[in-house]
This record gives sequence, structure tokens and C-alpha cells, in this order.
Amino acid sequence: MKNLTVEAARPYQVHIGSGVLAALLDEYSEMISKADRIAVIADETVATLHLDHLKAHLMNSDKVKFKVIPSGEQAKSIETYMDCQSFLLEQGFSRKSVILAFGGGATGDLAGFVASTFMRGIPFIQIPTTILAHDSAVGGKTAINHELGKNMIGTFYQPAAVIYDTHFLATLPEKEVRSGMAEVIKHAFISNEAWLDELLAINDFNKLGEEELALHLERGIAVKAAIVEEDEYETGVRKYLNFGHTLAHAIEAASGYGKITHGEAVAIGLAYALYLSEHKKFHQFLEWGKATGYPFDLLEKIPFEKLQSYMKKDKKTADGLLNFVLLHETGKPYMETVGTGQAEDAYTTLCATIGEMHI
Ligand SMILES: NC(=O)c1ccc[n+]([C@@H]2O[C@H](COP(=O)([O-])OP(=O)(O)OC[C@H]3O[C@@H](n4cnc5c(N)ncnc54)[C@H](O)[C@@H]3O)[C@@H](O)[C@H]2O)c1
Ligand SMILES: O=C(O)C(=O)C[C@@H](O)[C@H](O)[C@H](O)COP(=O)(O)O
Ligand SMILES: [Zn+2]
Repeated sequence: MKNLTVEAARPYQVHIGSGVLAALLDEYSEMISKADRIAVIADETVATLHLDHLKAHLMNSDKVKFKVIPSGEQAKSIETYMDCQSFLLEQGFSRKSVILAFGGGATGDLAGFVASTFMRGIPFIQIPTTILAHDSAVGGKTAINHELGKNMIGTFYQPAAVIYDTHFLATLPEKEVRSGMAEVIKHAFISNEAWLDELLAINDFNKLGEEELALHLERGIAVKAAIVEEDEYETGVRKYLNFGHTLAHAIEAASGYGKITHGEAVAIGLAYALYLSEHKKFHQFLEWGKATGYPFDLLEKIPFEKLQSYMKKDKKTADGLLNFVLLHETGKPYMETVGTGQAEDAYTTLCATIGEMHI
């Protein structure tokens, strides 16, 4: 098992390894057993596949209550948020209670937001179950979506711990593996060329061994943790973690939340940002995306005007100007304001390139 401390204002540990859940629940048993109530918030799919396993290692007590929420982006709705708050109130939760977020990034973002606002904040532990959640479970961004923009309502609220048992990843469908690997390669692009080259050499995610995957997740977590430690509240360098996201979030909102996975949208956003950066690996990244099955062709199905209206509401936008994370080179991100004309030209060229490459 690997352990990493995130030195945020309130430091916490990220534990990662295969089959580590039981030992770690034991490690946090004092915090959990001291709570007057414990809510396990799990999405439907994860509950069906893995809740029995979690239950087997959790204390068997009436204090533990289970709240099953819809799978995917539907979890990040105001309705699910209010449903969870009502559940906590009805079940007698108090300021001495704890929440366990059991699922992928959608569950973690929702449960974190619930925890950060219930009675002005109670502790929560992230128990992530997706590859993508190596990113979402660390760093303390919580959120729900608004029809006008992704993650528009949320807080910065760090978890008390992250218990990442990679055993759960075995049941992920291929689409979700692909989605998660987009955030892994994002972390590589903003940090390390040699690691990036290793990832670009993968042409079939099915061939990724468990140990190899765990190594990539650990590297991604280390990159994220270092940036969060430097800039927890995103006044500066934390924006670099948003590489590819200005367009990605616009695609997710414009196509309807959940129609395309977050990671698939991020992959398209990365291609766009690489083009704008005139990055030497732009074409290589498109080839990699083609081999590994990212749906780049979805981009041309959404008119630029629609994307632009969402991008103008991006959290990095100021005074109506589009601000993108770009790369001088791998590992050297910077912020750049891009004019509407240039943004539209880049969209048109990217769509044409994707068309020519038949992806
Ligand atoms: N807070 C952050 O810093 C941050 C970072 C990145 C992404 N995000 C957010 O995270 C969300 C995406 O996270 P995600 O990709 O984990 O999505 P998700 O939570 O929607 O999970 C994806 C799908 O996989 C299923 N699933 C989860 N674990 C499974 C398992 N072990 N086996 C089989 N199926 C499983 C889920 O039920 C869901 O249908 C987005 O909303 C994104 O905005 C947040
Ligand atoms: O942790 C961060 O900071 C990130 O930007 C990580 C992103 O991968 C993630 O999708 C995040 O939720 C985006 O945040 P937002 O502030 O742009 O909504
Ligand atoms: Zn993301």
C-alpha cells in the first residue's frame, strides 16, 4: 500500500493499494466509531456491485445508514443534493456525524458538497471506485451541476481521508476505464514528458496490468497533491489542473450531463488545448485517442456558438474573455487568453483534422 499526505490547510492522507479497504477502515475506526451516525452515500451501480463488500468490513451498528443515489451525473443534481440533506435530517444526523462517499467522482463530488454544507460542515471520507477518482477524490473540490454550467455550485472542502482500494476497479466497464485514463494523461501532460511517453505507448487499455495501472494512479495523485498543496483555493497554479477542461465542461453541458463521460470530454478538450498550444504531440495524441477509442467525432456535432456560450461561463473566464490552460511544452503549463475568432478557428481546424483521421 502507498500512503501520501496532502498538506492542505487541514492535512489528510491518501492510501492506495489493492485489497486495502479492511485494514484502512480499521485504521479510521476510532473516528468512525466516535461518530453518532455514519452515512454511506453510494451510487446505485456501486451499491449493487460492491456495497456488501464494504458492509462486511464496516462496523455492524444501527448508527450506520445507507443512502443510495442515482449513478452518474444525475447524482450531481440539486434534487439528489436535497434528497441527501433530507435523509440526514430524517435519520437524526448531527455535527458529530460522518459521511463515507462510496463511488466515482460524481458520488464523491455530491457527497463532499453534502458534507460541507450539512450543519455547515461535517467530516467525510472518500472511498473512490473509479480510475477517474484518483483525481476527484483528492483536492477537496465538491460540486453539483447547473443547467448553465458544470460544477457551478460547490465548495472547497477537503476529505478527512481517501481510502483508494484498487480492487474495486476490476468491475469498471471499458468506457469508464477510458474516461479515467484521460485525467491520468492530463496529469502527465502538465508534469512529465517521460511519463507522458509511457502513456502514449499504450494502445489498448485492456492490456494494462493492475500494478502498472496503480503506478499511473499514484503518479497522478502525486501531481495533483503537489499542486493542491501549493494553491488549495485555485488562485494560481491550481488552474493548471483544469488543462482541457474549458472545452470539456462546455461539451458536457451542451450535450446534456451524462451523455458523454467527463473523461471523454476531457480528452477532446485536451486535443483542443494541444492544438492551441501548437504542442508537438498534438497529432500523436489524436492517434493515441483513436487507438484507445475516444469519441473525438462528437465535437463537430455541437456548433461552436453553443460551446462558446458555456465556455464564457467557465470559472477561469474573467470579463467575458476565454482563458485557457495551454502548454509551452510538456510539464510547462501557463494561462492564456484566447480571442473568440481564434477559438472558433481552432474548433474548425480540430473538427477537420478529426474528420480526415476518421475518428
Ligand atoms: N472534484 C474534483 O476535483 C474532480 C476531478 C475530476 C472529475 N470530477 C468529477 O467527477 C465526475 C466523474 O467521475 P467518474 O468518472 O468517477 O464518474 P461517476 O462517478 O459518474 O462514475 C462513472 C460510472 O461508473 C460507475 N462505477 C463507479 N465505480 C464502478 C465500479 N467500480 N465498477 C463498475 N462501475 C462503476 C458509476 O455508477 C457510473 O455509472 C464528474 O462529475 C467530474 O466533474 C471532479
Ligand atoms: O482539482 C482541480 O482543480 C481540477 O480542476 C480537476 C479537474 O479534473 C476536475 O474536473 C474539476 O472538478 C474541475 O473543476 P472546476 O473548478 O473547473 O469545476
Ligand atoms: Zn476533470
